[in-house]
Amino acid sequence: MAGSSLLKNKLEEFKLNANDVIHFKLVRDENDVEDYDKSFKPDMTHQVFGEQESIFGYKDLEVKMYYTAAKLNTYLSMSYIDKVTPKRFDGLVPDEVLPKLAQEIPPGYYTNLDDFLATLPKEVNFKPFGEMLHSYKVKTDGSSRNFEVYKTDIDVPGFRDYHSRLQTFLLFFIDAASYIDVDDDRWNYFLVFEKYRNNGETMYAIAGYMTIYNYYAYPNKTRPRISQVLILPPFQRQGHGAELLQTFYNTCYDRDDIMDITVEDPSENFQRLRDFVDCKNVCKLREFQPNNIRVSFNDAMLQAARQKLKLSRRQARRVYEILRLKATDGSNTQQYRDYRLEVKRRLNSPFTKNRRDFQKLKKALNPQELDETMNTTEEKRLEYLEKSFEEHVEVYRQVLDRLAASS
Ligand SMILES: CC(=O)SCCNC(=O)CCNC(=O)[C@H](O)C(C)(C)COP(=O)(O)OP(=O)(O)OC[C@H]1O[C@@H](n2cnc3c(N)ncnc32)[C@H](O)[C@@H]1OP(=O)(O)O
Repeated sequence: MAGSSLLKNKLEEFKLNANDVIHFKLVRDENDVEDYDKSFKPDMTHQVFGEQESIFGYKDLEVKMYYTAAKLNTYLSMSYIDKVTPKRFDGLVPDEVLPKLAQEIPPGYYTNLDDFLATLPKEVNFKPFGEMLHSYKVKTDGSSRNFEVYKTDIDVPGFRDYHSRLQTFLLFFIDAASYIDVDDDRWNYFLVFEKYRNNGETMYAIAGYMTIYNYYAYPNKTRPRISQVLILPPFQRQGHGAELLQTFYNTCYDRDDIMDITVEDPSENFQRLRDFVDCKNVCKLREFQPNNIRVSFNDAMLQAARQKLKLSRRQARRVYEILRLKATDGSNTQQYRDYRLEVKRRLNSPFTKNRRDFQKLKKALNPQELDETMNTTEEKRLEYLEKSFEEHVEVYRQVLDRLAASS
């Protein structure tokens, strides 16, 4: 007994969280390899190491996944100070690590650091793919840095291979992300690069990207859907997401064939970003001016948001709720009550179908049973509406804070 719990304790030392042991780097020069501050960790690893996101069998494991900053040449290796062996640990074997990662990255990666570093001098030859649509500056730590957004298709020479290396990041930063079928020509790609000078040369380093799928909409329209958006961790929270999204929007405004723009499974962070960008654009429309917005959401608002900015009905309505909150005087009881009612009316709409279902229940249940069912559900419904309203307002206020800070 004592022996087995001793073994159990010992085994615990060899159980690691995969999210803690993987170190990514975007390497610009040799010094970056030794610079711990340059590394960043995955947000998730469940697609590679399973639901528990754990790796068993090693002590002080460090997995290195380094990419050159321009071409994304890849280096994969691992080190540890001890590992379980069947002889010492009752027949147990350590988990596979590198083979699991290698399955996800395209062939041609390096396992020898010197070979990987030897590719760095060629980074200077790298030029972004496709057409440059937008350039902007960002100030970080007092210095001004230059960024450019490019739009490309898979057929641009070299991009297919480049994309196969770039998309490897998705598994570690977007929940349930999967690799896309690049042979489908309905995909567009928007990439953000930092443009910088090194030893007198112009260099580029990848900062993030976005994929768009152009759905067909009957009879002759297109409905672009934003599918995957990733700003790499060293570049997050600097405004690149907003620049990238706006650059894509700008390509859509003049296109009569575009019905509206949708987003596939937006994460909370992305939805907030989208709300911010959409509010910034929508608040320039006459229909959404503070004096016009303190009424119910109406068709004129929807049409303006849809025709001029290609917003979907759902997103136009959401942006209206955010901007109406802005225009509502919170200390005016009547104004805030009207606002609350307007939002709750929208939140209540899924229940209207349920109410019809209760008409059917009426026939099936005796009066007492019906009463109990109706009351519980009604109470729950009101509780849900209040909670949901408060949650929405909390997020809306975050968007309004960013809007205020940006103006
Ligand atoms: C459809 C989908 O793909 S959903 C999945 C989206 N992707 C992911 O979740 C992957 C991991 N995350 C990411 O890739 C990115 O974080 C994204 C895409 C969600 C956002 O991109 P970012 O470039 O970080 O966006 P951006 O910088 O414009 O805004 C993000 C936040 O930084 C803040 N911010 C922007 N600039 C600055 C600045 N200079 N200083 C301080 N904060 C700033 C914004 O206010 C915003 O704050 P909030 O999140 O509290 O509202």
